[in-house]
Amino acid sequence: MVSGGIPSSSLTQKADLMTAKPRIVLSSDHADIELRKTIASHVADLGWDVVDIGPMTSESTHYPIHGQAAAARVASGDCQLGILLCGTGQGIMMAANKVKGIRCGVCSDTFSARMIREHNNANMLSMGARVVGEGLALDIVDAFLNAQFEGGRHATRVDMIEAD
Ligand SMILES: O=C(CO)[C@H](O)[C@H](O)[C@H](O)COP(=O)(O)O
Repeated sequence: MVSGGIPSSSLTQKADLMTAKPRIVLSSDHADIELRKTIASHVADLGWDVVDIGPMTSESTHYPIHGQAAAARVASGDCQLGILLCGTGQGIMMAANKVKGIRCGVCSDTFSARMIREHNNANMLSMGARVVGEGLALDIVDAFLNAQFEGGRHATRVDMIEAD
């Protein structure tokens, strides 16, 4: 069917885009899959479409696999943001930052979580599951998600990071 010269299928696609939730990818290593599930539930309650790519068991695994898989989802544009966990948050952050277009910071305080978005336009947050407790982790997630990139002088600097 055509409405005003626009096929109805196009109108449906446009409506889908307008109502689509922002999408966020979550991953971790074995350090704490329960904290990841708690964060997933919290972020879903905030209105995000959560893509939890696991792992789903606590069997020992290798954080580069999971960090880079999640980073690929963000770099491709499939997900707008990502949240990672490993024991310290450091190794999985390093792996994610190997993917072009990813700016991932490790945070164990809410100020840094806000600033990595406002100043560094971070598109991924990493946390140490063996560093932060559940309450602080959720506050850090909130600070990260509620902040917005300020642009201006910070865009010049982020562009310098992104330059080949
Ligand atoms: O913190 C990590 C990497 O930065 C990992 O999550 C691991 O916890 C850490 O390397 C320790 O490894 P383990 O096999 O859990 O002892």
